[in-house]
This record gives sequence, C-alpha cells and structure tokens, in this order.
Amino acid sequence: MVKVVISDKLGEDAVRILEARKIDVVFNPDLAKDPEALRKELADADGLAIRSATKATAEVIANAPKLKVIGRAGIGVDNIDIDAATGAGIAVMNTPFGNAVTTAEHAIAMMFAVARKIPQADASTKLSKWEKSKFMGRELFGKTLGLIGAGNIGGIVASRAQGLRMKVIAFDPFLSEEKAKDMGVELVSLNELLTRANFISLHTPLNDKTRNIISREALEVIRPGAFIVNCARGGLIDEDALAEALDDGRVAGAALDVFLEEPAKEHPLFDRENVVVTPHLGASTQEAQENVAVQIAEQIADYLLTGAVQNALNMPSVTAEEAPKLKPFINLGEKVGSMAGQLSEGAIEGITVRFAGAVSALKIDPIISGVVSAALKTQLATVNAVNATALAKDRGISITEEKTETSPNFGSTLSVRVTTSEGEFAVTGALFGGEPRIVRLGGVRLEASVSSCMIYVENEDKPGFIAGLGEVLRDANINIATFNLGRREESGDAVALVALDCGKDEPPLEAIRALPQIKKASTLRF
Ligand SMILES: NC(=O)C1=CN([C@@H]2O[C@H](COP(=O)(O)OP(=O)(O)OC[C@H]3O[C@@H](n4cnc5c(N)ncnc54)[C@H](O)[C@@H]3O)[C@@H](O)[C@H]2O)C=CC1
Ligand SMILES: O=C(O)CCC(=O)C(=O)O
Repeated sequence: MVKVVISDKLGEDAVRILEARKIDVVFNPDLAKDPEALRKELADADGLAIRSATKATAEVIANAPKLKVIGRAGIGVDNIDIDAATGAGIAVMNTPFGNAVTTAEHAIAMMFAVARKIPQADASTKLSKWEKSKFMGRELFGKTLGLIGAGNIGGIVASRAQGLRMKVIAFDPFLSEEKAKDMGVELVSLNELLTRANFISLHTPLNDKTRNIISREALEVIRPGAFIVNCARGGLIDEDALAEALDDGRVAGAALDVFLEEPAKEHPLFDRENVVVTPHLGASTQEAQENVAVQIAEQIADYLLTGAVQNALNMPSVTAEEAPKLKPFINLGEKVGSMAGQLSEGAIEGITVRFAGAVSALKIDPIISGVVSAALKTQLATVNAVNATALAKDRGISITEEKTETSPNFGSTLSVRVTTSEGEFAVTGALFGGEPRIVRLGGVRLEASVSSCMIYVENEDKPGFIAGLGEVLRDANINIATFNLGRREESGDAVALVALDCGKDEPPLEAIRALPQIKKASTLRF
C-alpha cells in the first residue's frame, strides 16, 4: 500500500482525500519537531506532505529510500533541500496559488496595523489607559507603496493597495514592462524604490540573490520615515540593521510576519514600540489552509497513483489526462534508452531522441527524461528521471529531440541515438499492445520484446553459430526464453537479441566471446 506521512499541521481534508484514494496516511504534526521519529516514519513512506515547520533536509531525504514526492502545502520551499530531493529522484511540489490571497490580505492588514499602531492601541486600551494622543497614525491614501517582488502575492497586494488609492511601484527584475503596465505598477530599480516608497512590502522568494535585500546599505538610503512590511521570508531583511534604523527613526515602523530564525520566541525587535509582529500567520486562514491541504493531497495522490505531475519545482508538469497516455511511452523510452546506453562504448557525448508518428503529438519532456536517465545509468550512479536532463547538461552531454508526424510501419516509434567518444549506436522501439518492442537495433531490423536478462550478439553469419551459442548456454544451465535475429545488410553480419532465464546469474559472456564467428557480445539488464 502506498504510504504518505503528514508531518505538519495540515487541514484534515488532506487525510480524507488521501485515504479516499486508498493511501495509508500517518498524520502526526509532532514529527516536524522530532527528526528521529520523522526518519523512522519515512523509512517506508512514498510521500511526505508538509507546511513550513518540517525541515526536509538532505539528511531526512537520504534516510527515506522509498520517497517519491515531497508536497509543500503552501508556496515557500526554502525548508526543502530541492537539490538533495532531485538527486534522489524525488518530485518536489508546492501549491503556488492556494494561500496567495490570504497572504496578500495579511500584508495589507500589517500595513494598516503598523501605520495606525493598532496592536499597541489595542493592548493599551485593554489596560484601561485610553491613550488617544499616543497613537497618532499615518494615512495610506495617496502614499507610495514599493513592492520588492511582484509575483502572485505582490500582484494581489498591488491591486488591493490601488483600491486604497496608493501609488504602487515595484522592483522585480523578472517582471516584464508589459505585465507591470497591466498591473498598473511602475517598475523601478531597487535604489529608486528605497528612496521613493513610503511603505515597502517584500514578496520575493528567499534565495542567494534576495537574502538581506533590505541590507544595511539599503537602510541607509531608504526614504526617511518609511514603513517596512515583511510577509515573505525572514532572511530578506538584515534584522540587526533594521533594529538600528528603527531606533534612529530612519524607519518609522516595521510589520513582520517572518523571521530569520523561526519559531521566533525571543527577538531583539520584539521590544520596540514601532514594531508589529505575527508568528508567520500570512497563510493562516481557514480558506487558505483548506485550499492548500486539498491541493497538495490531490497532487501527491495523483503523482503516486497516476504519474500526473502538477506544480513540481524539479520536473515537467503532466496532467491527469496526459499521464496514462504517456506512461507506456515513458516505459518504452526507458527500455530503448537503456539498451542504447548499454550497447554504446565510450563516454556519452550526446543523446538524440526521435519521436515518429502519434507519439510526436504528446508532451515529450517526461519521455525524454526517462530516455536520458536510462541511457546515462550505465555511466552515472545518481541519475534518475527527475535530475537526468539537468545532470546531462551539467556534464556537457547534448540532448536533441526530433519529431516527425508519420511513422511508416508503426503507429509510433521512438528512436534513441547515443553518440559517444567511440562512435554512435541507435535503437528504435515501438509499442505492441502497449508493450515495448525493439524494432531496429544498430541499423538492423528485428522484433524483440525486452526482458530482465538479455544478451546482444553480433557475429559473422555462417552456419553453426547458433548451435555453438546454444551449447554454451546449455553448459551454463541457462535457458533461452526468446531468440530474435536480424542481418546487417552491408556486412552480412548477423545480430541476435536473446532473452535468457538467467535470474541474477551472469550469462557466460567469456565463453560466448570465444565462439569462432563472434564479433561482439554484451549482457543487457533491464
Ligand atoms: N508569510 C506567509 O505565511 C507566506 C509567505 N509566502 C512567501 O511569499 C513570497 C512570495 O510568494 P509568491 O508571490 O507566491 O511568489 P512568486 O514566485 O509568485 O513571486 C515572487 C516574485 O519575486 C520576484 N523576484 C525573484 N527574485 C527577485 C529579486 N532578486 N528581486 C526582486 N524580485 C524578485 C519574482 O520575479 C516574482 O515576481 C515567498 O517568499 C513565499 O514563500 C507565501 C505564502 C505565505
Ligand atoms: O504554511 C504556512 O503557514 C506558511 C506558508 C508559507 O510561508 C508559504 O506558503 O510560503
């Protein structure tokens, strides 16, 4: 039975959805704080569903040998080691839209809270102080809001702020002028934003480029009296430098939902009058939590049960409709790619995948990933369908795709040509009743199904060879399951693909290579 561990506080709907799809669910939010218990649960788990409390580190991933998918019920994936997951062939998914409105609303609420000192006034009033003159605020109307990052959440914040009649400017190097214009947002440099904005709101992911984007230097040029709102990630602001800027009045106030270290139970910024804080509540509404729980449960179940891929950060998307159509071709691609890889000699320099016939109209990226992963397995221990194309690129191996709409003799064929330092080798396969068949091998036509233990033999086509091969196999006590023959037209050499009942035993390659007419003999494992 497929098993999914939920190690964070996810909406109960996630459990209901997974169980309805006959998935064994372990729902234990305490696991987020107990790495040892999490490791034990993950020993036989296929999926892991988390929010932000669970840290899916390289160590956690290395101890989860069956894990196929990590699903983040939310947006930020900085608590997941994506490189480690990719290296282990684990798909990493998130739910990019489920909590965006809620988080944008929190940013707007925080902007009001810090501008009108609502939390401080609330606390004082409840202490019967009635300090009316102490809590003089600032209006948002007519002010400039500077967004650092204007994607999903920043975009929603922009539209809400425009409703409040604020002028919205943004620093986002990846946002086109056209999109910014549609949003009614003026694109500016970071420096211009810092010097112009009355309110600055952060909405970027945390990465090496954005870490400390509100740096000490940024705070030196910031418009005096600006307010800063951060409902994205703690590491975006240099917290020490912010404390100083708040103290000397350069920054009028800060509203922070996120912190460098979380949970943040004690923090130097907490003592300040002009700071409003919440405990990473950006996504915490019933609506958002239902959305992300339902979405991630469905995405995980779809992936584990059908192969559909949605919102993955490390693999191409495949819809639930595409998945069943692709599955047999991915399987065919793996067999053909593996055979081409196993029969090539020398370092692989390039892999060309040619799609002919109906298959050319399908989404081919997942098939290519399967081909490349299978072809490179002979050379790279760590390759898998998730990291294959990236790994190939890394090693300077070119991946080329070719498509033709027609396939003369079959509905569809898939050909893989592997180019190496020593030459090239090509294999073509087709589906017969949904099962992979090899229909061309090294330029020779034949028709062979693929089984777990096979040998490939090239020999001078002279009488007596097959009998000799049969004797060698008989002496090794290995039964021949199927025997497929073809002939190379130009040289007249024969090619044979022989399926053997050899289990884990090695076929007697040395004895086969000693046969008089032999030119080449290789074992193939699938
Ligand atoms: N407080 C909370 O509970 C929540 C926080 N978040 C966080 O909010 C942030 C934004 O999320 P989304 O809007 O969904 O992401 P998104 O990916 O839709 O938007 C991010 C935007 O940042 C821009 N960007 C990337 N690098 C940049 C750089 N170096 N400088 C300026 N802009 C840059 C991108 O072009 C993009 O437009 C993320 O960090 C996410 O983790 C998301 C949900 C809840
Ligand atoms: O799950 C949460 O409460 C945090 C959400 C969040 O930070 C995100 O989705 O990036």
